[in-house]
Amino acid sequence: MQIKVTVLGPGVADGVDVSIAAPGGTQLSAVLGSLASAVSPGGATPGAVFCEDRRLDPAQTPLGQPPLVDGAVLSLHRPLDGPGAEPVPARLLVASGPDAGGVHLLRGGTATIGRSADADIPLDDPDVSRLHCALTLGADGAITVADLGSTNGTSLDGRPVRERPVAVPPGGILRLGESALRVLTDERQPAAGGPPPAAGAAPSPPPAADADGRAARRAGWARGRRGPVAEPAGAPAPPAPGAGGPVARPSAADESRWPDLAALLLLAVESGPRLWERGPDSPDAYGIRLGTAPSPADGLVPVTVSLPAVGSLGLAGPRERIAGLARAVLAQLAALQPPSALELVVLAPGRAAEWSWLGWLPHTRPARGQDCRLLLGFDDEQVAARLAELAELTAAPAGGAPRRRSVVLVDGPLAGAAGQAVARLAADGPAAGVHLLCLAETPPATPSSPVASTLAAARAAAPAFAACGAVGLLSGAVATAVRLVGPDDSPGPPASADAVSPAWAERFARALAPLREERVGGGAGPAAQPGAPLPESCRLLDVLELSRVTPGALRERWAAGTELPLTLGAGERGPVTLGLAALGGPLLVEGGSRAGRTESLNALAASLAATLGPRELSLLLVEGAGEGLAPSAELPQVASYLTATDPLRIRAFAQALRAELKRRALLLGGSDFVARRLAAEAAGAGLAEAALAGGEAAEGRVVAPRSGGEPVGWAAREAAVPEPPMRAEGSAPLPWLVVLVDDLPALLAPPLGAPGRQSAGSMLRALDAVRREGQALGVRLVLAGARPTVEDPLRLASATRLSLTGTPPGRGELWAPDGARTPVQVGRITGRIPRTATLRPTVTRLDWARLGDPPARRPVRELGNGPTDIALLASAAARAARTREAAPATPV
Ligand SMILES: Nc1ncnc2c1ncn2[C@@H]1O[C@H](COP(=O)(O)OP(=O)(O)OP(=O)(O)O)[C@@H](O)[C@H]1O
Repeated sequence: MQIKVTVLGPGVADGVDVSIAAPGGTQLSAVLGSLASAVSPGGATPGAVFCEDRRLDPAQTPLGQPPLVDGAVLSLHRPLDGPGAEPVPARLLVASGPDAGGVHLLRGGTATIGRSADADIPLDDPDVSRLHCALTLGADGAITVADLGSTNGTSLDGRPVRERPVAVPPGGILRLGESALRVLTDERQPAAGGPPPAAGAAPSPPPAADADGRAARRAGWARGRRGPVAEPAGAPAPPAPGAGGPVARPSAADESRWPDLAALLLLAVESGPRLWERGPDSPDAYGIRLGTAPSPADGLVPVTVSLPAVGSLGLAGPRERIAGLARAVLAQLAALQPPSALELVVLAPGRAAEWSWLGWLPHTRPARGQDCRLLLGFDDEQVAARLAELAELTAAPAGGAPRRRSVVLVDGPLAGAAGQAVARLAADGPAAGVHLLCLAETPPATPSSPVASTLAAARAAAPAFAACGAVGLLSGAVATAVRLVGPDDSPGPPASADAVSPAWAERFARALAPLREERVGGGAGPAAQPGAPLPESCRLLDVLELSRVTPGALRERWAAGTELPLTLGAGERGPVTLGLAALGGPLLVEGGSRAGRTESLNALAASLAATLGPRELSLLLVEGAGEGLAPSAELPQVASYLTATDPLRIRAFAQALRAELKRRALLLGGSDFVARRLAAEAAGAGLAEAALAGGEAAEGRVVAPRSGGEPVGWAAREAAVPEPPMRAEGSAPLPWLVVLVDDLPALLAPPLGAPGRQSAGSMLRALDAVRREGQALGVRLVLAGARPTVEDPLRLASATRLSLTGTPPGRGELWAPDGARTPVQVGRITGRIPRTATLRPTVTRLDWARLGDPPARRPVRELGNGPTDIALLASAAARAARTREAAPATPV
């Protein structure tokens, strides 16, 4: 479990971003001291901890679960401003303009709006007066607006507003300066535990204005589950952007298709239904709204551009303003496209402070195995690494339209090889789904700097600009308007540019940070399941969430275990499991020498033993060569452990296995093991009882001792070999039975002179009988070896298989018979792992500038002494089995 959170302490205005790594289920109390010293070295463990305005009980708040998830803000000294629990009758959304995106709660009374920090609702718009207008929410719920003598005036739905208050209808649009504000009356109560966000509440005191633009951290915000309400309903769907050329001209109907930034913030905070709505096939996928144009009806008419149509997009203008516009563009992309359809890459050397907020977004996590913690390039090496990763996409473009596109922010002078690589990307990228968002610092386009010369300045400042199919050019004296320039260099009419503040962007990105994509329904391929890169190695007990394996923990699991799921190890999106009960045939573990086949079998045995106790599960371990499974033989579920050293013992085993199949068939009397088990469970009886009711007599017949006579010669020696047990000690009459065979080829085709040669045939027949009959009898087969090429007596060519590559050991893919593949790093179970390395939760201060580096690879150092993990598990399981026997029987 690993999360990134921010911690605030006394005198730490901005807070400290930290990464916390800990075994699953660890409580906040385990890291509280480390969090306190991360905020102020030597600081005492705090007495109280808050997440937003909520006080946490550190002993009862698990890390990695709400509210302690990615992006959370913790305060170690006082509660943060929260939106409160009272109903909010109305909200004011800043729908468009240079300080767009704000969501302000109106609770009653009068709130002033203006450029001044003293305004109740501050608006960073140069064309807005210091105190521009005032909104009043009356006790009866009516809202009025009055101008406060502003320089540029206020209008409501196109009509000028003067000093005399006028009524604001629901959905009414206020215009002041370049900004458009929408009032939403909202009678609904805030959702339990998740009231709407407060960017600033009026007239209750807004959060302190923040000179460095990080108010979001202090303001805090909540996560609820209400849908956004900012779009007018019933607008007909207009044609896709670019349908009439790459750069769409505004049309009034577009408004509902292009949610404004305030609506997007609500979407992110409340995980609204439109979040990540645009898959790769959506007509509006990768479309961007740059601003809004005036319309005759004074609605907000979006000016949009489609990245697939234009290839790459350039933004040119004064630094502050293009940064705000670029933030708005990136936020829109991240809100509407899921991470499975979009990766965001940052190439901005020296600008970590400005763009690190993007690191909270799930879209900047490497999902293609890139060697970094986040897809950020803040120095030359990181930029080179990101460019090399992107070049892989253009070198081998997938056929057809890309299912996942990359949007690459290019901000800053990229010289030399990096500059050339960016130029190549600008040219070749779009066809492979790589689109640049290029920023160039220029003066705004004004009469003194006409469009043509501003464009020329941009192309000189950022060479990749020339390859951009569209350019958003900021214009006007204060650069708050945008003109969309198409490939023919002809500019569209000026529109109000949408821009958001750094604080807004950070708040937005944090809201998305804990979200993970559900599998997108239907035909979404594996690309719909991006995730973290696989670890170099992992500890099975950690993956099983059994870091502290105790008899009590095992008894609890055994009592709950009804299926036969097998946890193999870590995947890109959490543990990889396999339902052995549903498995139609054998599971083949294949791979080259030293790939980790034996370890995988041990891991499977351990995983089974952690799920079902010896009463419900018996394991048979068979070695074709060597003794690699010996560590698992200590598990109390193991009924027999066979090494291929004595042909007589091998034959006896094969016979016993076939006899066991017969015994099971008789006991089950033709019914299916799983069905019988389910029926027994439903009837409240254990399978032991249910099975015996129908098969007691059969039981007696089948397991009767072999009849005597006086054996001679070979037969005498054979009779002297005791029949190996097929059920673990303390087993029910019909437990699950799993046969795990290592080095299968050595067992079935032993080399000349090998002891198993005489008995290979009987073993093959026994295993084949399990393959054919075991499914209905509750017997499963797991075999390790190479995938057969010519002879395939056990029909393994079509088996479910765990295919190990061996680099690193234990790395592989799980192949379902239908061809679906799941990458996995098989958990290590026979190692001696220092408890400190895996068990002690760690808190590390985040340095955003370094998250684009390859992750530090600390080799997992194993202790030279001390018990192995499998030994720990076996001893806990043996104790659990003993203490469980003493307890009343649980239904099997
Ligand atoms: N899942 C894993 N995680 C970490 N290390 C592993 C893992 N699996 C195997 N290893 C390492 O690789 C070595 C070889 O593994 P193992 O003996 O399981 O391979 P194998 O495929 O059975 O090899 P062979 O049959 O050729 O002897 C182990 O000693 C161990 O150090």
